Amino acid sequence: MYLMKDITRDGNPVLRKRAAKVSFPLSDEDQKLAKDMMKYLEVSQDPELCKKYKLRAGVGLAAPQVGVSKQMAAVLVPAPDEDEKPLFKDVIINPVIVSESVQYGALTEGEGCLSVDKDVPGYVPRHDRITLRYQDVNGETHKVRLKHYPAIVCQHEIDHLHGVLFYDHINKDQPFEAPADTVMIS
Ligand SMILES: Cc1nc(NNC(=O)[C@H](CC2CCCC2)CN(O)CO)c(F)c(N2CCN3CCOC[C@@H]3C2)n1
Ligand code: NI
Repeated sequence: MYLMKDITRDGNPVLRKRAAKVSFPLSDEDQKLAKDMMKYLEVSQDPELCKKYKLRAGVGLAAPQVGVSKQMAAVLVPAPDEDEKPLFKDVIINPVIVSESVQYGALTEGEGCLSVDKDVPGYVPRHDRITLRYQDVNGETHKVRLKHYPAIVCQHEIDHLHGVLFYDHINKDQPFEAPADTVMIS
């Protein structure tokens, strides 16, 4: 079970590397990595356990953030109504964005990152809709169309696999400026 001490922080070179492709069948180590990353998200989204283990809540976690430079990220985007199934829940391996909307989307609250301790205010313009191809822990290939919140989260995680951090996208001069007709996501 990961704790905050296990999360790599900005400045650690692992966060600025392009992560390596994962081979199948998954090694025992990679299977455990996948399980532990999803476990972190589940625990962090439980108010009691989040407090108990002093975690920062998360809806995504990428392998480089636990010091492993591999193309793997856990994503757990809950539905607005918590007793509905999550909008997206899976461990995405060797993910590729195969197509993306011209239209941008951005979280109205801006973004944060478990690996970035400081707040960096500003909009992070991403693609509002993406088609994502990835392999799951069983090696099955999935091709999913995502929009708004889950699309934003997956792009944040895939960025980590390419050594990109959210604030790289924030407009330095006008942090709260977003391209015209950007979908603002709350
Ligand atoms: C949007 C949000 N970002 C949270 N944290 N940051 C993260 O997840 C980082 C990744 C996200 C930052 C912006 C896009 C992706 C982690 N990142 O660094 C991984 O690369 C949250 F915690 C959160 N939610 C809403 C849902 N809630 C359900 C109940 O439990 C609490 C939880 C809080 N929403
Ligand atoms: Ni992050």
